[in-house]
Amino acid sequence: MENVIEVKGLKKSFENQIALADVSFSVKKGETIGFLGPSGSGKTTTIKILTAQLLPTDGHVKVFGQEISKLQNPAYMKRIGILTDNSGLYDRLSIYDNLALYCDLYNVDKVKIKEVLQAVNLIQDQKKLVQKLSKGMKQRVTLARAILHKPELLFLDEPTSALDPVNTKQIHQVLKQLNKEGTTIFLTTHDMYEAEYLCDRIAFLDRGEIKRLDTPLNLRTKVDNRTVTLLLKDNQTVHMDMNDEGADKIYQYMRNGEVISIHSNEPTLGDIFVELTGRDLA
Ligand SMILES: Nc1ncnc2c1ncn2[C@@H]1O[C@H](COP(=O)(O)OP(=O)(O)OP(=O)(O)O)[C@@H](O)[C@H]1O
Repeated sequence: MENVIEVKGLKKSFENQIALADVSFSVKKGETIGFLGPSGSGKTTTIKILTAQLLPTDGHVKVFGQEISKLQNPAYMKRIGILTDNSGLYDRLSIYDNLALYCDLYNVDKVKIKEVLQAVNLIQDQKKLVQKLSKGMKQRVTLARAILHKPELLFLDEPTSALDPVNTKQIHQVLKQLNKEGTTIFLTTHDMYEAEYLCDRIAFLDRGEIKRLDTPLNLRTKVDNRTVTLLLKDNQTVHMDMNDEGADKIYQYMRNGEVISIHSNEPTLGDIFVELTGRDLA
């Protein structure tokens, strides 16, 4: 399948600070890929380079088969949607008028506004001025704007960082649906649940380097620290490693009829991140 994003040997430095050391990856059409990493690992820098807001120090970056410099071309901008922290919304305009302005810019029928406002749960608030909105509401307006023109490729920098659990769930469903309809998604997050729920593949980013890039399932199964917890009839709980020795013990407990339940403790993506990098995701 065709690659929508191709990155080879990407480096970015800010004076003495190396933000991206040597990053290579590609994203196929229709994929949702996530960059998961703690604060300062280089997630925003990656997204800013991919959306032509920052120039790389070195390396090759192609989007839709074209060098990144072409992304500044309006024809390419129409093919992508961007949600970043710097929202670019007009504070003195209402939610509706902000979106209407984008409809004019992107040649989109204004009937689409109602549809996207419903998707991000803001239909009741459409007349409110942006300057009066909470951080979470602004984040949802920015998402509405990013998907208004139904882009082929959506860049999301921590899309739910300011949202409560109810709105987070709703936005996750919106993103799943968009992806189902063919939108390729590149997102950054430090939320392992978000990464696991949304992404086909996840890159573990640490200090400007991809430490591992794989499907959530492979990331989990390649780490060998699973344990099992047994609840026994005398209400005792026993933890053991999932290895030959553990299996022998489980067998003994079962033979003696002592076992009420067996619970397998899968490592979370956060556990695996710590194991690979020695650092926490937070
Ligand atoms: N404009 C800049 N000038 C100097 N250093 C910068 C600049 N932008 C980013 N950096 C540095 O580059 C590194 C990566 O930053 P980046 O914002 O990409 O991290 P991040 O993973 O997105 O973090 P967060 O989760 O906090 O947003 C950090 O050390 C940061 O201080």
